[in-house]
Amino acid sequence: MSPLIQIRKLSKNYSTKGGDITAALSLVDLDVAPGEFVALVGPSGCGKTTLLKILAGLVGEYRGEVLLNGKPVRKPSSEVGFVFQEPTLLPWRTILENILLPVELVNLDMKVYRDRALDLMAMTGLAGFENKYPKELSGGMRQRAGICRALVRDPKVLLMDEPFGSLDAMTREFMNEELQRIWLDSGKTILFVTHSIPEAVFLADRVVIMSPRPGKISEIVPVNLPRPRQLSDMAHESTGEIMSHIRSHFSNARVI
Ligand SMILES: Nc1ncnc2c1ncn2[C@@H]1O[C@H](COP(=O)(O)OP(=O)(O)OP(=O)(O)O)[C@@H](O)[C@H]1O
Repeated sequence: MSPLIQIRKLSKNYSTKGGDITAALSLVDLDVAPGEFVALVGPSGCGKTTLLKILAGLVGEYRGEVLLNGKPVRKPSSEVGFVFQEPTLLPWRTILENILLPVELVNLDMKVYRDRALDLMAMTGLAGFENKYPKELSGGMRQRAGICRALVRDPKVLLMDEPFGSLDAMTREFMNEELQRIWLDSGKTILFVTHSIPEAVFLADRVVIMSPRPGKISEIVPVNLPRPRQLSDMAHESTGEIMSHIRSHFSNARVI
């Protein structure tokens, strides 16, 4: 199967106000297959967010090649949905109205997308909360609403930048199971940034390990564990070996 995402020799420099140059990404090569779940891990500043922003078309200026379905990515498109660390829901809009925001902004047929939004809410366990406001939901539910909003225009690719970083440990584990289920049900291609090695190993088909200054890929580790995975699988010896191998890349870094 040909890759959905092809990244070739991708480099991105930022220049600071003082005139310094930061090499956020240097010569990154990565192919992602349709329907694959890829996790990106690495210490702060290794370019994970920059890579997602380029794929989302939010950073148009870079060197190298970034192709989605064979076409260069230079600006945002409906093929890509983005889930941020905080769900950034508008407090004065109901959950359903928040999920429909990307549809409203480009004047698509509300009737069609309203049904789709309701299906997504059912899939993510939010049925019955359509007319609630963000403050009436738990953190995990708000994050699920953020996922629905990212999926409402039916993108092929879902980019997730530390989406569960602000949740408590138990809710986070629950959301990992939920996301696996949503991914298995929806068949989306997911790129998922995390600082948690267990989270990366639980979710991903492959874990991309990145290192900073300049930001590059140090290793890509396949996770050949059967699906659907259970949290109890994390205690298996084979899972522990994969996590130890990934952890051996980091010393004194903010990766847990
Ligand atoms: N808009 C910008 N202007 C200047 N420098 C930037 C900009 N965005 C990112 N950088 C720099 O580029 C490098 C990579 O940043 P990026 O946010 O992609 O890393 P990251 O791996 O996602 O970090 P974190 O894990 O802390 O979120 C860092 O050194 C950062 O300071």
